[in-house]
Amino acid sequence: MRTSRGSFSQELNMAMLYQAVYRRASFLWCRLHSTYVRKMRYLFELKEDDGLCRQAQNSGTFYLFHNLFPFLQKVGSKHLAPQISASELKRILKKFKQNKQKLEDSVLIGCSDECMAYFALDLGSLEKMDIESELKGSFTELWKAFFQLDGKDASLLSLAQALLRWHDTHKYCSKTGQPTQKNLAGSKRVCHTNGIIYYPQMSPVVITLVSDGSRCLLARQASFPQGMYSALAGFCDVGETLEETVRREVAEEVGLEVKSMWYSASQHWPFPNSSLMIACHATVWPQQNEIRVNKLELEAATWFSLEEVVEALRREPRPLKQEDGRFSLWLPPKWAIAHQLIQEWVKQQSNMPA
Ligand SMILES: NC(=O)C1=CN([C@@H]2O[C@H](COP(=O)(O)OP(=O)(O)OC[C@H]3O[C@@H](n4cnc5c(N)ncnc54)[C@H](OP(=O)(O)O)[C@@H]3O)[C@@H](O)[C@H]2O)C=CC1
Ligand SMILES: [Mg+2]
Repeated sequence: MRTSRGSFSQELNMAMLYQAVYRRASFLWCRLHSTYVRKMRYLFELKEDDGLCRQAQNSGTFYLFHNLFPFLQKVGSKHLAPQISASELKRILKKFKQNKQKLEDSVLIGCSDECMAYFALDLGSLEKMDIESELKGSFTELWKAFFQLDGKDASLLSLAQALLRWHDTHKYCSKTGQPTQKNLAGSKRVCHTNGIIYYPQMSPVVITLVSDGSRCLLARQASFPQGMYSALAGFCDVGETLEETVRREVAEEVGLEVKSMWYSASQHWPFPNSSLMIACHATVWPQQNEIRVNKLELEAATWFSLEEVVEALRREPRPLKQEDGRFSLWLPPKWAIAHQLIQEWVKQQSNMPA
């Protein structure tokens, strides 16, 4: 009798525990979900309502650029992209005899969980060295900054640079030749002569990691830093599907025919303008795997073994000269989608039966 009452109370305790865990999980899920929804709704409103966006500019934070070079500060061995408050930015603008209206040239690039808006502003009209010494940091080429930043800063700066560049090169209507005007958030430009609305553009690009079953194919363009190799990439032509682009690019660049392919993930990429990188894996027939490099597109392309790739993943992403004068293989930084493709391939190979 005592035993059954004991097990009843144990069951009751377990049920209460499950309920508490379930309630806690639901609460956390709702909080997470509603934070995300609240942020997306807020950003949507800022893009639609110039008045609200103006208010946000006066209480938000700013990432600074100079002729599209992001501003970075070195903290220990790390590089950070500092967020400058609106009040600090106004002080700097005043010091360098700029109108505070300049804030309105900024573009909206996101917001915090508490709905504090993030903007990016290009101070190219000011003397670069003056701002660098005022803020104790330096304007650095984005490509170089990419290897020194963490993923969150890198993706915000990448979006910011792409938007700032687009506005800089779309100041006039391509139909009337009249100036276009940006909305406060910078999500579009309008030609008020004929009402045409221009939206920021991006080009779809496929990036493909080709495998012949046991090795993966990595390539380098002459413009890459010494020793760096990556997956094959190419712009989609008008009228093509992603699958057609993958097949064409692999054939064009390394002379191989794709046997099968599958999608992995996507990422915004700011070079050379603004691209949507669509990452795929592809296989080729093992008996037809002889690479014929298209020298107009690539400097080199080679099959790499699992061991070589695993070793390269352990190295710092930077040029490393060996004793024989050649450079060790190194790969794109962790947050680059090419790196993710390579990691996925390694995992997949490691899970294959020997
Ligand atoms: N994350 C990564 O590891 C890598 C990323 N990439 C990125 O992938 C993208 C494409 O790679 P890439 O190999 O250069 O592409 P492609 O193989 O398509 O070759 C580039 C050439 O294509 C032509 N082209 C066609 N459409 C466009 C367009 N919309 N914009 C610019 N050029 C175009 C240009 O030729 P022409 O000038 O003769 O007209 C250009 O020189 C780049 O943005 C590059 O930065 C590339 C490699 C690795
Ligand atoms: Mg290419």
